[in-house]
Amino acid sequence: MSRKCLVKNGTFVVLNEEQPIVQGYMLIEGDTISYIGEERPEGVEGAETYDGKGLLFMPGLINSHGHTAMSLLRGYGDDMVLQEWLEQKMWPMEAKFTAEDVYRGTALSVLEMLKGGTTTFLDMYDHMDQVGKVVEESGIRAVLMRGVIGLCPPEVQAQKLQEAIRIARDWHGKADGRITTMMSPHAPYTCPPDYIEKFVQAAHDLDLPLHTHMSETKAEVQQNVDQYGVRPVQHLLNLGFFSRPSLVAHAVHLTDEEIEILAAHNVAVSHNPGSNLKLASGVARVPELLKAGVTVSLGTDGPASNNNLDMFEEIRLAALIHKGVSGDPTAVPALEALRMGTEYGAKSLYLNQVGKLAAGMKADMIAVNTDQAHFLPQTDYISHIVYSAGAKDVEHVWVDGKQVIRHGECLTLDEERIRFEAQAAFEGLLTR
Ligand SMILES: CSC[C@H]1O[C@@H](n2cnc3c(O)ncnc32)[C@H](O)[C@@H]1O
Ligand SMILES: [Zn+2]
Repeated sequence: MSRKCLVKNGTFVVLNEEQPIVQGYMLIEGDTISYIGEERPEGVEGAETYDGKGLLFMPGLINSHGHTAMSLLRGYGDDMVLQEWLEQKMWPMEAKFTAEDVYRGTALSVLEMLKGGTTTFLDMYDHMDQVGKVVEESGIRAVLMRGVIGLCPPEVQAQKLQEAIRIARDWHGKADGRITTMMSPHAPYTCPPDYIEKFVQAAHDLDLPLHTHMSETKAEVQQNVDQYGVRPVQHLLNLGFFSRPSLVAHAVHLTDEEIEILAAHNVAVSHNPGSNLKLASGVARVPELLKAGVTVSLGTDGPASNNNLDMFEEIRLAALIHKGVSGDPTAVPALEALRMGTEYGAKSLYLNQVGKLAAGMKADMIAVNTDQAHFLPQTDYISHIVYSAGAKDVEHVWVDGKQVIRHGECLTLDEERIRFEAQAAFEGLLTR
């Protein structure tokens, strides 16, 4: 029989349009929420009871795009545009990364994410076996993929593709089902068309979604036009990319027609406002994407272009910058921004049992401490979460019904060791 846990006196963010917040009770049976409502549920004799007074229970936050081990490069290469940052700073350092570096950088990021209320993250990177190991050990949920840059000889391309296929096969369903996988060519400007087609074929064969960077900068769009005669959206459409369930990161520079193409093919977009601002890439047309019916979720991108993994910050940026750019204060309202960081995150990662607190959903949940000055007055908690809260407000975190953060402390990872080993890894990179 599965363990029952009853939360009483709780305030629950359920994200329904008519009633986004419910006060009362929540019952968790094993890894699943079985009840949320104002009335005490039946059949809870013998359940472990938890007093939720002073806590706001929300769905765990979902980070739909990133490169987790890049925490080792945080602060290494600030204030540059994307292409120079990649070519002069990131790629030379990443070429020196060992599997152990990726393990250490990922552990540092997962620790930061869990403590800040992120319960699911997407990772596109190399040495994915190490990332899988951290996911298993930490208890977090993840969507993993070997990101592939195809600017290399054909035999190396073939080997990288095989590696991406192996990772996708080996890790799908691992960590008690908390890991799923995708196939991921890095970008149209780093992967030749015939190579992208091979990823599309592999995704068909494995029945997996595809993920890539797309239309992040103006320069990238122009390069695509110069090289292939079409903009990136049409290019990926021509290569069959959108014939698979797909998620594209950034999508900053889009025309009206391109937005229509993404909507018509159910392509989800991971909006990364912090990274786009820092790299001066521009501001994505999120209100237009949402209006066209595109699923828009939120990502931090790597911690070297953000420079933290605080999803509350991305939610706030998403709610603020589109108002500023459009001059319309109703652009991306608070509830919509919160949905982008939760419900739409799950949808864009093709996960159907997380992203919402509701009966039948997995208990991936966070509790925010509202007994603090910046949560008063007790009026509109959706507004306070979006416009006032931050990672430091997260008190408890559960993934799959298991508590992983208690009173801000990680129960599954050794924080001191992780911090020490990450610093040592960075120093090692500088001397290699
Ligand atoms: C092949 S693994 C992933 C690859 O992506 C690089 N990267 C990090 N941030 C961005 C970004 O904003 N746009 C494009 N590529 C990015 C990272 O350095 C890795 O090499
Ligand atoms: Zn990225």
